[in-house]
Amino acid sequence: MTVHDPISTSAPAPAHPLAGLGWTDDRAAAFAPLAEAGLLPGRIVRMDRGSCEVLLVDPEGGEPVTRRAATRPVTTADTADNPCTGDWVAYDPAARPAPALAAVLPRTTAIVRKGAHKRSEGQVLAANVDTVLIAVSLAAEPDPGRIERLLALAWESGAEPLIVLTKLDLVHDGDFVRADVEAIAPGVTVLTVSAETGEGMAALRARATGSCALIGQSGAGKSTLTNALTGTAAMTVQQVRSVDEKGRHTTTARELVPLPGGGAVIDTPGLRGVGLFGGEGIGQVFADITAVAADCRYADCSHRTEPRCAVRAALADGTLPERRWESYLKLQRENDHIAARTDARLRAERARHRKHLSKATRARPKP
Ligand SMILES: Nc1nc2c(ncn2[C@@H]2O[C@H](COP(=O)(O)OP(=O)(O)OP(=O)(O)O)[C@@H](O)[C@H]2O)c(=O)[nH]1
Ligand SMILES: [Zn+2]
Repeated sequence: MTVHDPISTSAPAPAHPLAGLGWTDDRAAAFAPLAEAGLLPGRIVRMDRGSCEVLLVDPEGGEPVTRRAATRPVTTADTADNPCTGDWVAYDPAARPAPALAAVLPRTTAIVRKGAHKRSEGQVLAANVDTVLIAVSLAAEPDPGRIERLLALAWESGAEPLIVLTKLDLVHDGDFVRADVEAIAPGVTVLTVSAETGEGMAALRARATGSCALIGQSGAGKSTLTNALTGTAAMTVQQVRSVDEKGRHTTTARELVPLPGGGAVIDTPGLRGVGLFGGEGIGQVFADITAVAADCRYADCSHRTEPRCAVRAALADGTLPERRWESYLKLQRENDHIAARTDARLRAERARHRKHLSKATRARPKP
């Protein structure tokens, strides 16, 4: 005899196995046509050269599994558009000679820095993150300019920044440093933690929900934090390298590790120099300066010689520290430079495209 349970018919559908990783109804809707083509949704957990690892659910059901996929079919000329850790993708199990990515879903957020080798291209560090955890070691004197730069990168991504001052067990003045950092990061939560003793970790866990990416200098303690948050030894920490010079490595690829209670952490390799790519974030880091400048007499005040300039007044009476103003100008200049280069590159590309088109039109046989 079949028993019809009236409750189960009206109950919401069971959560998708990838829901904890951020698979939303919007993403499912965007994916629907791809599903019809026999492709599987998944999230990139690791990038390698020419291929990546994708976390997906087997059509047979069960727990999510990791599968390797070739990235070539979705690789583009623009590095900022290339697949990256955290991307939601369409996995083609039937691709030949090996399973491959067939599409990358539109990103909700992306941490993009200026590519290496002075190229005017962006490089994506992580995609679809909700929170950017900026790891800064308390063991060294924090560098405000570097923190402001990382904050700009984080704001620019569209995700919410959170500053994590690490290695609290090594210092006595953690609270003082936190106050100093808070002063240069208006509107941003600053936490102090020790992965070693566990101090502050509960507060971090409470804030690090959804998908988080860890960014910061090499040695800031990102991998150690990832391990502490995920309760695994997924990431190799730096110490290992001194023990075994040969094979072991610190973070080289960007890796996404699911969190036990839902959500995920993406560890990124230590950032040496962080070139900004896009300037929206700068305005958010320096919201205090933008607010002061709004009081200048002239809307287009250059803050140099104009009468009744609120910025110069704030610099004169010390409410706006000289260091912060210089830091702001420096990032602005840098952004203007990269913007100009990007524009030049886009112009060149469009010109090439036009040339190509006109050639193609000329080559077409007359009817
Ligand atoms: N005392 C103490 N040491 C820590 C803490 N967190 C990390 N460390 C140490 O700091 C060093 C660097 O840590 P990692 O986690 O490898 O740093 P990382 O930011 O991931 O470095 P990269 O992978 O090179 O970018 C290691 O020797 C860790 O053991 C902490 O909370 N307290
Ligand atoms: Zn002014």
